Parts: sequence; structure tokens; C-alpha cells
Amino acid sequence: MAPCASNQNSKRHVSGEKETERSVCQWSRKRRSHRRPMPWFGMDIGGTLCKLVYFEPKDITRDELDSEIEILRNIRKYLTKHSAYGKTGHRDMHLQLDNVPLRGRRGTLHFIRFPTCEMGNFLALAKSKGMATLVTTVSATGGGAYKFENDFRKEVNLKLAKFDEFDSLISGIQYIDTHNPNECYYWANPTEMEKCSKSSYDFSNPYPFLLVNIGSGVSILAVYGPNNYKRVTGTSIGGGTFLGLCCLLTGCNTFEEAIELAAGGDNTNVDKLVRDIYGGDYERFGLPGDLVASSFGQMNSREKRSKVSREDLARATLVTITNNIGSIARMCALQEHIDRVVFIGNFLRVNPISMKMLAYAMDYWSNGTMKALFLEHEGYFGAVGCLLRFNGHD
Ligand SMILES: Nc1ncnc2c1ncn2[C@@H]1O[C@H](COP(=O)(O)OP(=O)(O)O)[C@@H](O)[C@H]1O
Ligand SMILES: CC(C)(COP(=O)(O)O)[C@@H](O)C(=O)NCCC(=O)O
Repeated sequence: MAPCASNQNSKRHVSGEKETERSVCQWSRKRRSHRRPMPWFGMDIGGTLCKLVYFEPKDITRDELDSEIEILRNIRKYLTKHSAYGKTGHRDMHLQLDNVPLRGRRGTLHFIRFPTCEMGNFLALAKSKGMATLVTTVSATGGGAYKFENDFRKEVNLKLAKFDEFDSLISGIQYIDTHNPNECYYWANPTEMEKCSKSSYDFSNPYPFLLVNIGSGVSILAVYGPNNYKRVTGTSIGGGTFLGLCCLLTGCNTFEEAIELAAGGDNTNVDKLVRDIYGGDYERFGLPGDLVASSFGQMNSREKRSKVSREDLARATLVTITNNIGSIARMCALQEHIDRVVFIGNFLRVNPISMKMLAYAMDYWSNGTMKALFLEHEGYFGAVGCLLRFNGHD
């Protein structure tokens, strides 16, 4: 397992820089004498989005600055002075982490994403910025670290140090939770939608927890300790399914558009509810009348189809996918005897509807014994984790 995974106790009692570093990357001290050459990147190349984390050192000495080669300086400036790159690259400035320690240095972590299908353009841009002239290695995870390995070597002379996506996810969560006091939150009063609001959660004592990563597909891990986890199950009905079906059904073209449509729609015009079948609640088995009995169950009727809006269809798609994930997650939590379920992945980006639904489902169907938790850096943990794991000598 990873050399830089911390033990729980050291993680809980972080107070100063030295202790913080010890908790995250004890082994990095050994390597400090021969510092890793910059730039430091971690990439998580997923089925839909490529997440790129860039560490900008802020403790650069005058000597270092003077000896920094121009290409590196230009790359640093380009990445940190812009918030958009080309047509599809974005820096999530609201997630930026300042003054964090990373393998003996202090600096800023920047969070950048672009669609994985734009990898060709990304490599061309990297080449145009001079990356190909630097003999360097980038740490990478996700399926694309394997799929695009040869392209990186051929196009930009970059070697990829590959790390497993789940090892990376867990290291990344541990690190970011240690360095961002407001990372973890939950939705308070999930059963009363008007009162439902975001609240901070102290996740300094995290184990065990169930980790539900909602990316293109969904992977569910039971995490028992920093170096102890298993993949319980997965489902192919995930974020990619939501976006794909929504594009098909509504003609929308982006995730943001799909979420906006869903926000203005009503799934009860599309789904068949328990009350549509029973006329009210199915009391004997505790099924309330407003529960969805059959997702898209009204859409067999030509008349109902003629009245339904794009917004309703988007909402029903979102509700269907979210409820299915929530239901599988709850069964896994029961099976593993775990009561805290952490939902991450970019499906939850700008998507409070799904988060509130997951919070509601966990709370309601467990009679308040299970809690849904969320993390601010939702899709970036893999990229951070693989950056931490790189020892600079692969
Ligand atoms: N800008 C975006 N473009 C495409 N999908 C997005 C975007 N923002 C959020 N998503 C959602 O996030 C999912 C991808 O999540 P992510 O955690 O990055 O997974 P992966 O590693 O498989 O790419 C998409 O399937 C979609 O539901
Ligand atoms: C194959 C994956 C690990 C890839 O991760 P992703 O890019 O979706 O984040 C994931 O899509 C997954 O677990 N899919 C579900 C496969 C299954 O268990 O049915």
C-alpha cells in the first residue's frame, strides 16, 4: 500500500506544519535532500472528465527563482493567471487551497478540469507551452492513465507514473480533509425540503465509512482505515448515464444545462408514484403515496408524453439515477455495518438536488441511523492522491 498514508492519530492532532507533514507524507522527509523537479502535477483521467491538480510552490527562494527555467516560469504563470484554458478547460478557483504543505514545500493547490475527449487538444496545448522540452514525469490515475500513456510519451515527451484510482482517492480524501477544515458537510433537516441546509461536519475521525464515487459509472468502497479498504460493488448507472439519457431525452448538450433543466422540472409528470397505483399510501409496507413506484412509469401513455416538458424529463432522469445510487449505497452500508456514507464524484458538481435526495434517502430509509456526507472537492481526490503518492523516482 501507499507509503504516505497517515495513521489516524497523527491525522487527528495536526497542529503545526511539521506535524501536518508527518501525518500525510512521513516518507517525503527522506527525499527532501534531492527535491523532485517541478512542475508537480497530478492527473485523474476519467471516463468523462480529466482532473488536473497543480501545486504552485510559494516558498521559492531567490536562488530558485533565478535558476528556474523560462518554460517552467511560463507554465506556472499560464496556469495560475487564467481560469479558462482553450474552449473547455476550467480552473475551479473556489476550490483552490492556499498555503498547504506538500512533500517539504509550501504552496497553493490549483484544481483544473477538462473533458477527457479533449485530450488531443490538451496534449497539443501542453506541447505548445514547451512541456515536451522538459524531461519529466507526471503522476496519473484513472483509466486514462493507461489509455493515453503512449500519447503522453509521443506527443509531449511525458512519462506517466501510474497509480491505482481507488488508492489515490483515499489518500486524496485524507490529505484534503486534513488541510481544509470545511471540507466535509452534510445536509441538515433532509426530510423537510424548505429547512434543508448545508452544515459543516467534523470528519477528523473518519473510519469506517462507505465511499460512493459517482463519476461516469459508480464505485462503492468500504473504507476501514487509511490502508484498509475494499471495493464492495459498482453500478454502470451513474453520472454518465444521467448526462447521456438527458441529452437523448431533452436535446441538451452540457451537464450544466441538464442540471438547470432538472431544477425547473417535476418528475411526478413522468414517474408513476405509489399513489398513482394505490390511490394513497401502501401502509402495510410503509410505502408513502409520494414515493416513486416506477421511474418513467407514466411515459407509456401517448397523452402523458404529449404533456411532458424537457424540464420534467431532465428531473425524472436525475431522480431515477440518484435514487438508484442511493438505494444501492444504503444496501452496501447495511451489509458492511457502516453508518456514514460519503458521496463524491463530479456527478454532484453544481447538483444540490441529488445531494439533498441522497441525504433524504439515507436518513428516511434508515430511520435516522445512517448519514450522508459530502466533500467540497468532490471530483478531485484521485488527482490529489496520485500527486501525493509520487516519490519522484518512478
Ligand atoms: N462539465 C462537465 N462535463 C461533463 N460531465 C460533468 C461535468 N460536470 C459534472 N459532470 C458529471 O460528472 C460525471 C463525471 O464525473 P467524474 O467524477 O469526473 O468521473 P470520471 O472520472 O468518470 O470522468 C459526468 O458523467 C457528469 O454526470
Ligand atoms: C470502471 C470505473 C471504475 C471507472 O471509473 P470512473 O471513470 O467512472 O470514475 C467505474 O465506472 C465503475 O466502477 N463502473 C461500474 C462497473 C460495475 O461495477 O458495474
